[in-house]
Amino acid sequence: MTVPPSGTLELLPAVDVRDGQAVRLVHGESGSETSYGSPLQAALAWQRAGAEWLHLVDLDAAFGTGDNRALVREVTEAMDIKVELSGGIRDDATLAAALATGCTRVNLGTAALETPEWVAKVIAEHGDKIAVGLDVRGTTLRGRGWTRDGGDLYETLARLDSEGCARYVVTDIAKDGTLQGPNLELLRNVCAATDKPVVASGGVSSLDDLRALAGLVPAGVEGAIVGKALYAKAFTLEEALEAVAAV
Ligand SMILES: O=C(O)c1ccccc1N[C@@H]1O[C@H](COP(=O)(O)O)[C@@H](O)[C@H]1O
Repeated sequence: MTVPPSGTLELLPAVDVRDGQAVRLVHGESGSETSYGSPLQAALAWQRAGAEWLHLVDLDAAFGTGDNRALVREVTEAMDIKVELSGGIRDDATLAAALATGCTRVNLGTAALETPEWVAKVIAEHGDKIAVGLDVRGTTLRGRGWTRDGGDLYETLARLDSEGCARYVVTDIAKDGTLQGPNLELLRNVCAATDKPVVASGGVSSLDDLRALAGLVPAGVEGAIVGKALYAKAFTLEEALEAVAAV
């Protein structure tokens, strides 16, 4: 049974790892990286600032340009907080390695588009340790580092719902890394199409954006991933946590 949405919007500061560095991309495009140094130091800084979650992405694994598995494991093991791990988790071996880090849950992207039978199987096996990332341009899903179309958002959502998927991480690629504000309409539409919790990703630029997302908690938005705005120091994580607690 789905728990009714209530309470405070969860904030998930993001650490995306490319070639051993914490980076932010624009629209998820390879080559658009701005580097922010050590992923471990970034993660520890968000933890010290009061984060309850870390959203940790192995971008090389997502793009198919290698992986940062040892580093991602080191970061996850160093955290006392919950970790949502994603990037390149596409088969039994990569899922087992991800879960063995002790992360709280994993986020599957490409696999949900390309190997739906496997995803249905692991949802059945692992329940709410599995979330699915719905990374969209318009209403078209994108996989393989957001370079390939992967079907219709709402058809895929209906299929995953019928298979018991516990949670969705919804990213508007057009907004990601742009500091242009989240796509609230997309989030409202996804929440209307599923009774499962939704984690919003992409575009957060200000405390007002976070307050707007907190206003969608009754609709089903459970959390928000915050990346560029924190690294660009648009606000601090402490300010963000305070802002959403007050809504
Ligand atoms: O987070 C990003 O900026 C990003 C950019 C380009 C591709 C993927 C990105 N992130 C996350 O990676 C996983 C998907 O990985 P996979 O398809 O399962 O290998 C998903 O969480 C994306 O949101």
